[in-house]
Parts: sequence; structure tokens; C-alpha cells
Amino acid sequence: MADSIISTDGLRLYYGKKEALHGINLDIEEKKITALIGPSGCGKSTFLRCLNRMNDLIDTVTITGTVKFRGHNIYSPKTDTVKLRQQVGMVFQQPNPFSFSIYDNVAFGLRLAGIKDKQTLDERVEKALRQAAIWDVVKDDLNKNAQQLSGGQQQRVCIARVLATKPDVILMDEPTSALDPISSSQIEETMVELAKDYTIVTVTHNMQQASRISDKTAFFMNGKVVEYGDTAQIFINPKEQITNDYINGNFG
Ligand SMILES: Nc1ncnc2c1ncn2[C@@H]1O[C@H](COP(=O)(O)OP(=O)(O)OP(=O)(O)O)[C@@H](O)[C@H]1O
Repeated sequence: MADSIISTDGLRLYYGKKEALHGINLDIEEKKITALIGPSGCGKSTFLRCLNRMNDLIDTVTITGTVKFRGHNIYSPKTDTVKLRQQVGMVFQQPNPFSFSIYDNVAFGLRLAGIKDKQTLDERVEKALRQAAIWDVVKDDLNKNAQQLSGGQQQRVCIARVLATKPDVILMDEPTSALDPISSSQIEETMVELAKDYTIVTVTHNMQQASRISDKTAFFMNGKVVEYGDTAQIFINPKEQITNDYINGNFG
């Protein structure tokens, strides 16, 4: 059996009194792409944000159950959330570079981690931009404001910003939905390349994207996982009729 890097057990999340996740048990396999699919409002983003404690930033949220990252419950009071978010980084739907230079965007997490040495910063920034497949485009323009790049380029800088801190897991919340088709397919290629070294969990509404790039798929409905398995099995031979109906666009 493949190794899981993250596993959730009985994970429940409440916004105030409303329960949005109803006891999720899911194992995320290392160095694979896992796609979270399901109709709008079923809890995909909420679940994704539980994996690096991003929901802590919302006051009304209560969480029960466990989320283990490499065997440690990340909801333990001992967890250093800054470190956790370096290990389990996040890329959002809207590219959100800070309004400062490309270099400073990518170096941001490194400086936060206390790295000051110029040569180390230069090396790590270059490596991250290469991994995000944008080094050749920006290498002569590192001082340019990142917000002046195209949407697809901005998203790559955001991916580089996450990669710079050497995460194990990259969470992606609809990372291509705000991009044009060419930029989207380029980001997809980058995701497949990155999955050789990193674990990726991605939320997507695009069934073709999920079937093209993911290894594993979890189908969510009403705050529960209806079905989870190898992407080929989920798309070709789902166990549940409702999964089949969703994948074939009968509702959504
Ligand atoms: N900050 C919040 N406060 C209160 N309720 C919320 C909050 N964020 C999400 N919800 C509710 O939790 C449920 C799950 O939302 P979530 O955004 O996780 O779904 P989703 O599957 O990612 O949806 P979409 O595909 O539309 O992005 C929904 O009913 C939503 O209204």
C-alpha cells in the first residue's frame, strides 16, 4: 500500500453551529496529485484549508477529529503554524502576488524563516522560479513588480513563492480557474512535473483537468466524501451512481 503523508480521521468542521464537514476520513498519498471534486458548496475548499490550518484564521470555526501530517496531529497545541504552512503551502484561485518585486515575492517566506544571506536567497529564488517554469521569462526582470505580470505568470510566481520554502505538500484551490486556456494547460504541465517531488492536493471544477492530471480523486457531496480512489477508476468505473452523474455533468 502506498504511503500517506496526510491522513484525516473523523474530521468535522463547524462554521458557528453549522456543520460543513461531517467526519472526513481521507489518506493523501505522497508525491501524487489528489483532486478534490464535487458540486459548489460541498466543502472541498473548507477541507483543503483544514490541511494547513488556514481555517484558524476564521473566528467562528470549530474543528474536531484529527489531521495528521507525517503522523503528527497538526491540531495539537504544540504545532507551530508558521512552520506547518511552510511544509504544507497553499496556492489560491486568484493569483495573489504582493505588490513588490518578483524577487521579494519569492524570497518572502525565506526571509520570514530568518534567511538573510544574499547568496542563499539568490540560489533559492532562482531554483523556485525554475521549478515553477518561469525563470527564463523573468530572470532579467527580477526587480519588476510581480503584479505587472500576466495572470498566468503571476500564478507561477505564487507557485515559486510556495516552493521557495521547500514544502512537502502544495495545496491548490482551483489554481487555473482564473487563467486563460493556454496558461491553464501550462500550469497543469507544471503541476505534473512538480508531483515528481511534491505532494499536490488540488480543488477543481474542471473534470477534464482532474482526469488529465490527478492520480487520486475524492468526490465530495454535502460535506462528505462519497467516493475516493484512483482517478482512472473514479472516472471510468465509479462505484456510486451519484459520482457517475456528477462526472458526466448531470448536476453540479
Ligand atoms: N467563512 C465561512 N463562513 C460560513 N460558512 C462558510 C464559510 N466558508 C464556507 N462556508 C460554507 O461551508 C460550505 C462549504 O463551502 P466550501 O467553500 O468549502 O465549498 P466548496 O465545495 O469549496 O465550494 P465551491 O466549489 O463553490 O468553491 C458551504 O455551505 C459554504 O457556504
